[in-house]
Amino acid sequence: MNILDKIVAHKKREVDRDKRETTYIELEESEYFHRETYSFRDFLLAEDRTGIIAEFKRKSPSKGIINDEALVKEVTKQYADAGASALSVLTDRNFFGGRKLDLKRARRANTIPVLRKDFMIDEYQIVEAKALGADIILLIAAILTPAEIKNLAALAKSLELNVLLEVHNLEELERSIDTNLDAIGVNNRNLADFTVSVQNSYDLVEHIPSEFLKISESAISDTQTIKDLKKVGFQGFLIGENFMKQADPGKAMQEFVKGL
Ligand SMILES: O=P(O)(O)OC[C@@H](O)[C@@H](O)c1c[nH]c2ccccc12
Repeated sequence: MNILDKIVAHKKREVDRDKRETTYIELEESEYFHRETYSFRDFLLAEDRTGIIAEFKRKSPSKGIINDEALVKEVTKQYADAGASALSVLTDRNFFGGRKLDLKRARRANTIPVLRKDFMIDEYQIVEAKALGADIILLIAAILTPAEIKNLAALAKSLELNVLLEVHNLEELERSIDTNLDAIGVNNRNLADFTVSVQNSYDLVEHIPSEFLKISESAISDTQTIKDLKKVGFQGFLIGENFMKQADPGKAMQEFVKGL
């Protein structure tokens, strides 16, 4: 079993437990369930924003502990002030040290789109994402069939959530394209073996149909990379570790964007 298989196996058990603890009706009664979501597109393309989707990530299977002191409210507010187009908040606890409460806290403190970063395998998690205050959900092609992507994306759209599809190679991209997707993210990290290469974004960009927003994800650590990725058509840049590994991630982003 590779790490992705392990995460998915664990996630299935977690979702089964969550379904018993909190019913769909209770989720729909949440304070955020009926809120109007922000448009991912509007914020990504806004002239006064950077295109950066800034991530709050305490640890990861590939890096171990990245930052276990940073506070989600403070950091996400600083990210937003520094010009983030959206926030990405890990809600997976076991492998990434995230909490569902982190997402709620980020939502409460900010007025830009928030991505629920998790391994979505079940409709329940989509409804839960809306209840927690998310604007965007992530669907990872490597762990979903085309039929599952279609179904989860349609549900997300019906809840007015924006949908980001993550792919790692051309085969995943071609089999997963769906009209309910808003954005395609090319992950520069292979989640099965953790190898990273920004070249992956350059290789896949021309294959992304023009109606979708184009995002480059992971292993971005300098502003020149963003400038180069913009030239070939990328509009969004998902950055986690480069900020989170600093004692003050918000400050780190503030310094970083000076180079853009
Ligand atoms: O920390 P990085 O290398 O800047 O990467 C951020 C983000 O792309 C990465 O955390 C990520 C991309 N896809 C995921 C899927 C699940 C969990 C995490 C991820």
